[in-house]
Amino acid sequence: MTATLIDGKAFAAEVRQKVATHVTRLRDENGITPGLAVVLVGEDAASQVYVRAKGKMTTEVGMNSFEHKLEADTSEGDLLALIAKLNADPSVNGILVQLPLPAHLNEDLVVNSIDPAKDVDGFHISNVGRLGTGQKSMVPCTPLGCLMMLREFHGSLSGLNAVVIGRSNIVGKPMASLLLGDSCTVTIAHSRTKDLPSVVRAADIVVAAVGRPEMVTGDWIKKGATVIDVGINRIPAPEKGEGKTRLVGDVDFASVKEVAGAITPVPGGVGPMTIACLLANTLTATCRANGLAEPEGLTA
Ligand SMILES: Nc1nc2c(c(=O)[nH]1)N[C@@H](CN(C=O)c1ccc(C(=O)N[C@@H](CCC(=O)O)C(=O)O)cc1)CN2
Repeated sequence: MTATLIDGKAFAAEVRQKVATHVTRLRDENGITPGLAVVLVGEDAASQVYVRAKGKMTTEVGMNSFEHKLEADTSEGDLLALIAKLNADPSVNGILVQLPLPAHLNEDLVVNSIDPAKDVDGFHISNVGRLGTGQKSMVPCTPLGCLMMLREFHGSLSGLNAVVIGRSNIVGKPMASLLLGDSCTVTIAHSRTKDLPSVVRAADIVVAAVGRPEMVTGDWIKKGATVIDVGINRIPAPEKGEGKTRLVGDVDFASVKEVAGAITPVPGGVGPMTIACLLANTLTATCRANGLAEPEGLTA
């Protein structure tokens, strides 16, 4: 059996198109243009790429993009002062601080200084608590993208066995809350889980977010299961030439696709959905701030 490919790149393009349609309507009917502020501290190469892509896609859907690039040695006080300014700015509906931050900055303190209503990453402790208790919240972009793809592929997720591998605050834990919210039976597995392959073998849905290149192999997967690969790992690729690299997920695509019913690729799976969902969240935050109906199908 060869699994159906869940094309995250194509799905993300559809989400961005839906967002763009709503943004046009907001402008024409309500005179509102959503604004997203992205803050980058330092010069991490991957972060620079992601922030550039976020700015480009924000303007492509018709929103205002505000980019703030700060020196790597920016003090916590200066960063918090910028966030306070963005919190108070009515033209800014969404605020995102690109992670990881340089080591001298306290990530929790910084994230929790963002107005929860503008926290389009869904990382503020208030949004984390709201999601965990089933209340309306801002939902972290990567797990929201995974949920959208799963809903699209399966329809109802009710009663399915889901195993999330990884317990990070950014992906694993919110992913588990979202799957529980859709009435899955959820297991969070991690590096200390005993006999991980047999835990994963019981799953109808596997979300791999562990950060270990190609760890999940075909013999771990139940026949016909849906496999969502959140991993983005750059590994050496000597076959492409000296010093070259390639991107792989946490899933060994070649062996898993022979057993799974459906699978997301890396690249072109979950990654593009992360930015599409950031735009969806910015739209949602704008609608909520203005007392307007939320866009359907773009939130959890
Ligand atoms: N504040 C945040 N910081 C970070 C987040 C986040 O959601 N909020 N997530 C990641 C990085 N990230 C977005 O910020 C991100 C990662 C990957 C992709 C993506 O499209 N990847 C491509 C491959 C790209 C490549 O060639 O390197 C893919 O998977 O197809 C988009 C966004 C950490 N920080």
